[in-house]
Amino acid sequence: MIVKVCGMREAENIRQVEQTGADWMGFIDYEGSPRYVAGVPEYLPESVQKVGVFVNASLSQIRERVAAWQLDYIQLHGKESPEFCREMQQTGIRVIKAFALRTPDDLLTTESYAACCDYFLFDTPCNGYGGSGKSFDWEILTHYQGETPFLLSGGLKPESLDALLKFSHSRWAGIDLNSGFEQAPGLKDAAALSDFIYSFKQNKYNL
Ligand SMILES: O=C(O)c1ccccc1N[C@@H]1O[C@H](COP(=O)(O)O)[C@@H](O)[C@H]1O
Repeated sequence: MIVKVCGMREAENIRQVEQTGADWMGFIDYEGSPRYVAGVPEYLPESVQKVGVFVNASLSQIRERVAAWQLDYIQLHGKESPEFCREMQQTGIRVIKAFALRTPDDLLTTESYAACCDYFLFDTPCNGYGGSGKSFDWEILTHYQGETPFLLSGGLKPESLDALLKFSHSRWAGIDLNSGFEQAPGLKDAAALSDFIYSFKQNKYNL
């Protein structure tokens, strides 16, 4: 199971969260987000995969950041087309496409992305593009029959542990933790993350 912690900004907090058992760390390159991080922090993690989060960014903006931050993945939360995802993949970067799910029919959109994404991320619909702190009805995911593995996202917090331990799906690959583990926007509670990630991995898969 992959555990991604998203919305990181500050060097010291990045160092702390790197020690929590997280596998991936996300950095938001979207100016509309309270977690937007403009320049490269003084410290970038070495033992986790780095994910850049974008909303309708241009190919050149993404390419620049991938190179400057040595990103391993890009996570796309806007109206990026399958062709755009394919073009990004062809540059050698791995692609995570986010989908907001209100009803099972929203899963139909994923079909045209299957061949050009490495992961999907299923999130809660909101007025913005993500980071709502709200969860969605996971029952919708019983209708997901695609092959592409997915991360479960949207409002996950310490109290979500029991529900996550009960959840199951053959394509479920991981979880994305964000505003539910913050002391302030972009500042994560490393102790809460350590406890949660330990319990999740121990109880769920004994990893
Ligand atoms: O966190 C943000 O501000 C954000 C802004 C724009 C796009 C994505 C964003 N975050 C992603 O949203 C989901 C859910 O976050 P939350 O748990 O509901 O706070 C997560 O994948 C973040 O990567």
